[in-house]
This record gives sequence, structure tokens and C-alpha cells, in this order.
Amino acid sequence: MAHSRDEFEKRLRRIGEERYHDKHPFHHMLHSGQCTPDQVQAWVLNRFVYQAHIPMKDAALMSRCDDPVLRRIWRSRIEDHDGSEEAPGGIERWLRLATAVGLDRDYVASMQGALPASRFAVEAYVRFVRDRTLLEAIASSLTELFAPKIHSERIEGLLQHYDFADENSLSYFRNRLVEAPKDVAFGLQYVLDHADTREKQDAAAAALTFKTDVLWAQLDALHSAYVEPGRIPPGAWRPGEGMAK
Ligand SMILES: O=C(O)c1cc(C(=O)O)c2c(n1)C(=O)C(=O)c1cc(C(=O)O)[nH]c1-2
Repeated sequence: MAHSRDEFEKRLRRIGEERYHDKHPFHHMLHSGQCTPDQVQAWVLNRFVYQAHIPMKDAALMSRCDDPVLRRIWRSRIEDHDGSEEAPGGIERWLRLATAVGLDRDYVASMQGALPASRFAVEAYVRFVRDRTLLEAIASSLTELFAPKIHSERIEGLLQHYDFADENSLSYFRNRLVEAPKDVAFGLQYVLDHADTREKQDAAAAALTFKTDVLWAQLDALHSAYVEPGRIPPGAWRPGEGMAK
């Protein structure tokens, strides 16, 4: 039998409570000032891969969408990340963060030094959104329900513990505090409205679980390469490479 709307929403929120990447030890290190400058740089340059692919993921979603109203609502996500000629978007803001932590922006934008697992995880997300049902694709974006909390913790933690942190370098996260709630309010409504059988509810919950794995796997790879045991895969960024000139 299908869950009631309320029960289903609770089920989705429980997935975040149990599996969201705010629980990952790398985030605890980052937000409490325990990361070395190299580890912060490793995080910034690997996370750029995620940033760069989010608008491609959203374009893949829109390409499958035959409802112009849904496309119009969804396309604001692409605008938020890609920006316009007058106003910088999320990708540009992330590159400002990269410069602030001492990396060369072109090096970061090239994604040359990114860990293989960062690329694989992000590519899996784009593929998932392209290949699964629209309901599953939209449900996979619902990790953003849990993002404002981690963005607030990050702004506070970085400002407190790291010299590079100021309103300019952290503007990416400040902006997401406004953008993410708008996006996710729509996404959640859509999923609650359209998951009207137990089967669809299970598929939507599995999509959200998959997405928490996409996020977790990226931090695991980062931790293994740059914290413990410090095994950097062949070809991946090594501290000292790609520095701002
Ligand atoms: O810093 C974070 O922890 C975090 C997490 C997530 C997320 O939950 O996928 C996103 C973001 N940030 C983010 O900035 C962002 O633009 C974003 C878009 C999406 C998505 O799945 O469409 N997730 C996220």
C-alpha cells in the first residue's frame, strides 16, 4: 500500500538524516578547521567537477520533459549556475573560491587533476537523470532539502577557521542559501504529487538514496587520497600543482 503523503515525506527526510554527506568525516574536518591548506585545495578542485556537471544534469532532465511549464521552472537552475553576461553564476563563484584558496582558476576549470572517483560519481548522476523516469530524476535532486543546513555550517566554520574565507570567497554558499530552498520546494512538491503508488514511492526513495551515495563516494575518494591513507591515484592532483600564478 502507498504511504500517505506525510509518511512518504518523512521517509524521504529520514534518508537525509541517515545518509547525507554532512555526516562524512571529511566535512567534519573541513568545517572545524582541521583541514590543511592542501586538503582544502583538494576539496575545492574536486568539488568543481560536481559544480560543472550540475547544469548539464539539469539540461539532461529538461531534454526529457515535454511540459513547457516544468521546463521554465527547471531552467532557472541552469541560469543560477551558468549566470549571464552581466551577473556571475555558481560556476564563476566557485572559481573565485578556487582562486581564494590559492589555485589557478584555469587549472581547476580544466578538471585535469580531479580524482577518477569524483568524475565517475558525477557522471553516474548525469546518466541516472538522463536514463531513469522523470520522477526518479527529480527525486534525485532532493538531497538539496538538506543542503541549506550544511551550507550555513560551512559558511560559519570556514569564516571562523580559515584566512581565505570572506564574503567574496564564500559567496557561492551565501547564494545557494536563497537558490536551493526555491528549487527544492518545487522538487519536493512534484515528487509528493507524482509518487502516487507504493512502487513509485519506492523508486523515488531509491533515487534519493542513490544520490546520497553519489555525494558520499566523492568525499570517500577525497579522504582516501588526501587524508588517510593518502593514496593519490595516478594522474590526480598533487599538493603544489595548479597553483595561482
Ligand atoms: O555543498 C553541498 O553540500 C551541496 C550539496 C548538494 C546536493 O545535496 O546535491 C548541492 C549543492 N551543494 C549545490 O551547491 C548545488 O548547487 C546543488 C545542485 C544539486 C542538484 O542535485 O541538482 N545539488 C546540489
